[in-house]
Formats: sequence, C-alpha cells, structure tokens
Amino acid sequence: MTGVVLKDIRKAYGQVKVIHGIDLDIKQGEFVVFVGPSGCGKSTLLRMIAGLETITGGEMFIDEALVNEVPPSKRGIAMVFQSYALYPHMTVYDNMAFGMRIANESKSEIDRRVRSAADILQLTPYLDRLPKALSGGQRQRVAIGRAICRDPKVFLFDEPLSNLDAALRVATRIEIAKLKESMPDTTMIYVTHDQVEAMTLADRIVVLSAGRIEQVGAPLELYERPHNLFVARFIGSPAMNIISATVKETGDTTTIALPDGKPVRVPVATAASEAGKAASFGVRPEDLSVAADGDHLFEGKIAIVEALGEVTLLYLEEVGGQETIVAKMPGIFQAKKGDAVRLTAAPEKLHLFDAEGKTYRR
Ligand SMILES: Nc1ncnc2c1ncn2[C@@H]1O[C@H](COP(=O)(O)OP(=O)(O)OP(=O)(O)O)[C@@H](O)[C@H]1O
Repeated sequence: MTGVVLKDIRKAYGQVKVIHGIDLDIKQGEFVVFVGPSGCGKSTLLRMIAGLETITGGEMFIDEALVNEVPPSKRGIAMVFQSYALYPHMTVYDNMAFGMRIANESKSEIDRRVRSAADILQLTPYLDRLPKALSGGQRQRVAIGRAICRDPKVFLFDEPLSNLDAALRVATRIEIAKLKESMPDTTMIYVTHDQVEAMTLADRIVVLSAGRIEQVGAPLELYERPHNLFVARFIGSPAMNIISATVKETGDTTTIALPDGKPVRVPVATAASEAGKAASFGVRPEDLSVAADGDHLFEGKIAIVEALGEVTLLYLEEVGGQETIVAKMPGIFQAKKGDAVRLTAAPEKLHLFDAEGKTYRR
C-alpha cells in the first residue's frame, strides 16, 4: 500500500519551531488537502513529504518505507508548484519527456507516457508548442503532465492554481478532479488557500493552525461537525456567526442565554458542571432564515445588503446583543438598509462550543 504516514513529525528552523508533532495516516489513492491560515505550516509539511525540507523530529513513511533520510528523487513522488517552472526553449512534448530522458527511459516508453498524459489533460493539440504560446492554465496542465509522466506513487501539489485567474482556476480545478478519477491508485496531497478547491477535491481535509492539526475529516464532516471554534470559523464562507453566550440549563439539551439575555435551546447534551459557564454559540449565515412571528434567534436592523445575484448577504446589527450577524439568503432578497428583520435557524443547525472553544457535540 502506497500510503503516506506521518508520526509525530516536527520541524524547526534553528530555534523557531514551526511544526509541532503531526500524526497523519494517508491511504493509497486518497486525495488529502492541507488548509490553514498563512504561515500555519502547510507548505513546510508538504515539502518535508517531498524531501525538500529536512525533518527535525518524528518519522515519515512512504509506501511503508522510512524516508526521513531518502532524497526527493528516490521517494516516488512528483510535485507541482505554483510557478509552473517549464523550460521556455522546449516544446510541451519535450518538457514532459525531459525527466524520462534523464532517467534513460526508452523512446517508445517516453512517447507512450507523454501521449497518455497529454490525452488525460487535453494537451494533445499543443505538444509541439513552446510554453510562451500557451495560456497560464495550459502551462499548469503541462507542469501536471510532466509530473504524471514520472508515474509517481504520490502526487504533491503546492497551490497549483493560485497564479491563474478565476475562470482558469475553475477549469483547471476540474482537470485535477478528472485526474484524480483517472489515477485512482495514486495518492495525492494538495496545499491550498482556496476553500472551494479543498471542499471539491478532497477526500479528507487536514485543517492546520500554527503547526498543529485542528481537525481531519471529509469536507462535509468539517462543515457540519467542526470540532472546535477554529475549524468552525475557518470552513465556510462567510464564516459562521459566533456569539458569546452563557450556559443556563444543562442536560440532554442545553439552554443558553445570548448577550441580550434571550434563552436559546440547543439540542446538544451538556454535563451539570457546565451550568453558568461561558460558551460560544454558532450558526452559519446560510442556515439563517426570516422568522415567522413569534420565535426568533436574532432581531435587528440591516446595516448592509450585498446582493450577489445567486445569494443576498444581510449584515444585521443586533439590537440587544451588539454583535453583527451575517445571513445568507438564497437568490435576490428584497431588503434595504435600516429594515428590521428577525432571523431563525433549525435547531439541528445550531452549534455550541465550550469556554475552551471545543464543541459540545460528541
Ligand atoms: N527558511 C525558514 N526559516 C525560518 N522560518 C521559516 C522558513 N520557512 C518557513 N518558515 C516559517 O515557517 C512557518 C510555516 O511556513 P509555511 O510556508 O509552511 O506556511 P504556509 O502555511 O504554507 O503559509 P502560506 O499559506 O503563507 O504559504 C511560517 O511561520 C514561516 O515564517
């Protein structure tokens, strides 16, 4: 099994510790995405897997072999970078063939692999062109093609789409999704800033913060059941509304008080010892809807309306609680600044975190 296993992996640059002990078991054929804020260590971790950074502590296994001291060229990996790094004087064909020529592969094998990669990435019409005669998206596909030709056991991507404009990003993202389908046994590890890439490409997402793992899970698992406030805020856009609250009644369901004193019942269990403690109450903008008369969570005046066509974002200045609440309404929502609104959400969409920021849902 060509998995990638990280056991208590650590990295320090001199005295500065940047990765604090990462344990991760990536299965063969899995597509795993590393996400996290700038500087959290995503690229460092990927580069340690690639062998481009030394490992300060812990053990790294690729294909069940300890690779801590194995050079990049012997790890069975191929990496695609943000900058495509193609040879400008070589055709697309030669760029893709280059590594195999260096490795003394036969001409027929080189031709077979280049044409197969070109076919997967729809590059066949461009094989005789120089990189300068290609769009950014096509160039990045050549860089991916070059990596495919190496027939890697593990494919590493470091923000491969971040130099592309919005439309090309979407098109190339779809190419990568197809690539995953056409190479089901190849393990892929992908670093990105982009939530949509992470949500759409990943089998599992690894959320990192300051050199530690916050949560690992399938995209919708992270979205629906964030383990802590960090993941709750990081996954989803606009971010989840988080309001400070106090635990009032504990038990199989919990009653909290919002800042204006309003009680809210949340269907999560809490121990009696939690009564009186501070908590954070969370609800996603897309889970809010206009309340019928009577029951509502929030009541306030609209401060800003952002009509995006497919959705309308309402920024609500809460009357009692002093917090700004964001609501995402489907389609075009008729509202203007100053309108009074009441918002509600289904109980199962409510989140509750303890004073340390850990979810109360078990
Ligand atoms: N050569 C180095 N010497 C010292 N510190 C470094 C070095 N390279 C990276 N770092 C630090 O390590 C941390 C992790 O950096 P890394 O590039 O892995 O983060 P990242 O999550 O990929 O960030 P970004 O999303 O901005 O690319 C950062 O705090 C960075 O400043």
